[in-house]
Amino acid sequence: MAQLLIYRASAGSGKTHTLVTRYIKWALRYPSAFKHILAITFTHRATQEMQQRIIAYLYSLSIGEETVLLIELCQTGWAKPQLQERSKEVLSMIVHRYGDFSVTTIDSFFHKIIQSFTKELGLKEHFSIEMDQALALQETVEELVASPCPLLQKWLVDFALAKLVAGKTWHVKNDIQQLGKALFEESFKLHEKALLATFQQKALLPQFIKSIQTFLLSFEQKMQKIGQVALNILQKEGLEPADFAYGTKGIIGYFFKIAHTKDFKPTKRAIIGSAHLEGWYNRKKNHQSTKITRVVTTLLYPLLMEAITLYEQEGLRYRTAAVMARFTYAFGMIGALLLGLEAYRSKHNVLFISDIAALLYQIIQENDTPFLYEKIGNQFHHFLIDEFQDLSLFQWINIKPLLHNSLAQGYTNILVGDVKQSIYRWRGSNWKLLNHYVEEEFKESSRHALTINRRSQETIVLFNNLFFSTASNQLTHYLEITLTSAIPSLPIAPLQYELAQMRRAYGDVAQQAVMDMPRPNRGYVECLFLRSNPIDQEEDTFDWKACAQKEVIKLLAQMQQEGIQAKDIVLLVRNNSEAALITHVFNNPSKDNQTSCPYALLSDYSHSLWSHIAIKVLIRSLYYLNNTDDLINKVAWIEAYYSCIEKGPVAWHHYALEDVTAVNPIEDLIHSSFWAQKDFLKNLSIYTCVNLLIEILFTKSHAYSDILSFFQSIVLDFSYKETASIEAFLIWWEKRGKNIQLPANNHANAIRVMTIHQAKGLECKVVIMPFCSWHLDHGPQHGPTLWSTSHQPSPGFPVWPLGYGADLKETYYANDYHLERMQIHLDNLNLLYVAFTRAQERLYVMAPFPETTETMTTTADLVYQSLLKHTSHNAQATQNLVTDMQEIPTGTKFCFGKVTK
Ligand SMILES: Nc1ncnc2c1ncn2[C@@H]1O[C@H](COP(=O)(O)OP(=O)(O)OP(=O)(O)O)[C@@H](O)[C@H]1O
Repeated sequence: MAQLLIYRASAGSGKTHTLVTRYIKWALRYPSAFKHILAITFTHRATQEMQQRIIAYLYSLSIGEETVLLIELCQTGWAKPQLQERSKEVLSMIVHRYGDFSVTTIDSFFHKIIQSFTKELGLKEHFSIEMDQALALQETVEELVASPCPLLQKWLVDFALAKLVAGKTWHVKNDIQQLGKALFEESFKLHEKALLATFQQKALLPQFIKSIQTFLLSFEQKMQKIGQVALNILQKEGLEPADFAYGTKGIIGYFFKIAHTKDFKPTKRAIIGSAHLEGWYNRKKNHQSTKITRVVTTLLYPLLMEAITLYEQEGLRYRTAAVMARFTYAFGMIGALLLGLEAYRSKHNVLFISDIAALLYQIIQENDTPFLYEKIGNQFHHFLIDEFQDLSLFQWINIKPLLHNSLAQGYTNILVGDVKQSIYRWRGSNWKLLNHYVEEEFKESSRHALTINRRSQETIVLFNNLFFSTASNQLTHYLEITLTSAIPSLPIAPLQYELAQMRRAYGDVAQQAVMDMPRPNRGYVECLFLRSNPIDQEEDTFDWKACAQKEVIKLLAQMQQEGIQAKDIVLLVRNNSEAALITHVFNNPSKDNQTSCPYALLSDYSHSLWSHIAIKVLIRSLYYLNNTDDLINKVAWIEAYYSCIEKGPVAWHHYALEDVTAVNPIEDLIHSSFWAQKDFLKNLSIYTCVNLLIEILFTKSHAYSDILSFFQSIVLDFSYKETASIEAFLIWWEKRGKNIQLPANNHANAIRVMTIHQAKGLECKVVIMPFCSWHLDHGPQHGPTLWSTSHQPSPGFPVWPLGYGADLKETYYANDYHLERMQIHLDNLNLLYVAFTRAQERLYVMAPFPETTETMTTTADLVYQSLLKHTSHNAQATQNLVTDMQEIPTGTKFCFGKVTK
């Protein structure tokens, strides 16, 4: 019976495993069944991981290895020899018809659709996909800055001035480029069409800006005038601020403020003064008290009431206009960029990579497109989607009809994901799809749980259960209490709904651990909060990251003594600059023995694809086919071929280089089938050519199947996006392909440094997070652009861009601010979740000791406050978790479980 199975389960519970085993079961039905299964992931890394798992499972079945899967399949009626035979057949079909092995990223899948239906979708012929959006943006910005258009020049000058006024550096090109990145995001693309129409009416924005400025100026003048009149009265009457309660800090101070600044918000004392006249007067005896009473009651009090009333009536509108005005010039630039990128697309006949999903979405919205889905539906029967929480709204709308179609034909589909691992919101991921929308859309779907964590040892599972249920409560509570400071007219219900969804997201966090581990092997977690050591504290500020670097080295020295292998250790960091910081310690060992690292380090992407010998053979062969006269290439080709395939040296190149016409031994050196098919090969598309080359050159050698299939996937990706000729591929290879890095080699015995994003989906015995402290909110300079539809300031502007910041709190855009604030806090909790759940046996976390427990600003605050709730200075057991809190010279350490040696 047709079914949509949804597995919403926590980390390490076997979601990918479930998809892979389901894939294998379907693929084994008949040898080419795999062609009808589409498995979708979100990153190339995840694609490779899944491809490798499928191939590894098939391989172990083909050699009859007694795995859980083999036993399970035998229980469903398979005989072992039959299973071995079939898995061999499937494996061989996959290798030889790699293009049909559809385990792909969602972006590649959409490319393929666009490429295959160019005509039907009304796209121009021979277009290509521009992957390097940053380069296109840079070119567009250059053109914009050089444009003589007066309106553009005005936007530029105003934009630069606005930056200067805000006290920011004046790098216009960089700033515009930064701004322009938003144009590739889905949150913008949702409104792109409407905005293009707005920008095409050239006078609309300048007129609107003028109206905002007129309003701002008129309000400011009215308020400043009240302030000035009050100050003039004081002067005329010979009174000083000190004659009134609290002097310049009292009500009189408010008049100073509104007369001289643009902060018109009534102060607390001004509000008290508006309700009680006593709030004006000094308690001390004053010989002018009669005069003061007269001035207050007849002159100043009415002025204060006028200012407060005006602010109550127009303040909200004023604050809103002020935040809008801050973005008007940027909005003008966005309009210019939008038109510039449009021109770039048509000049180069390209689509940007980020256009693909949006374009399909648009086509689906506007047209009845059954032809598209019928064709795809004929090819694919089953759809498997991994990491469903990473799906964006456009992607969802595009993929939904395929699922409906497949279900209608009686096929089963599977979606797996974990809302808590949603860390790609900045790329458009919408965790709410998995949280609730998918089940609302597919009423016939059935939800399945995977409750056992099969990755991590017991202590780690229990620690994460305890920590994340506490941390998610702490965080949502903190967000809730900080909501109360919002403006009274703020409709709070949508925000509370959002908080409820956040709580729901972590509602399923608790997992069971596998209990079959022998007692000592139950895992260990240590969180160290670093404090400056008063003995050697010479500097004013404590460099906790330097301290963490030293702690990491000490820890690694201990691990080496315990015999832990380097390949079993991962150093997890938040971003590339932290990766550089930790890598620096390895590359620059200190003279001080205490800080030199005992292990080798493998930066996650330290090997280029090009450095692999099998790739050299293929690329050199392609160069040869493209230009048979290139002598240097010939020599390099033969050398690579011999060292990779013939496994021996070849001593011919000297004379071949010097006198190529004398003898041409090349035909004797490379496999004869190559020569038989040389002319045929030359005329093939790049993808078919590479496949055939692999068949010809690597028949004897299976050792490279991983790297070859990785290369095939790259060529396949290229051929979806670009002209598929050998020459075009080689040009691309020189420019970009050469720099592609190989995924981390798990077999190399070296420690890996990875960002949390890179580590998603992976696992490792020991995980160390040296710098577990980053902001839970956006940094002051790094807030995103919010495309708000919640307040339409004027007809013609369906959406208005805003810079995220606390100044939105008291405007019509307060909800946009709070929603984004909640989301970014959740994103950061999710990042912690992904990081903490990668460890199989041990997890080490280092962070600075929080200065206060009053606020919750960083992940270090969150971790510390959550741990404090459950731990005391004496070792104790909380929910089967042995916990201990110790003061050590470098800081405070929380330990869970015991290290087993
Ligand atoms: N049924 C099972 N029997 C034995 N081992 C399993 C089973 N399911 C999963 N595993 C193992 O547990 C580990 C985690 O599995 P998997 O990667 O599929 O989990 P996941 O839910 O996809 O994790 P994450 O959400 O963190 O990416 C892997 O090492 C996998 O081989």
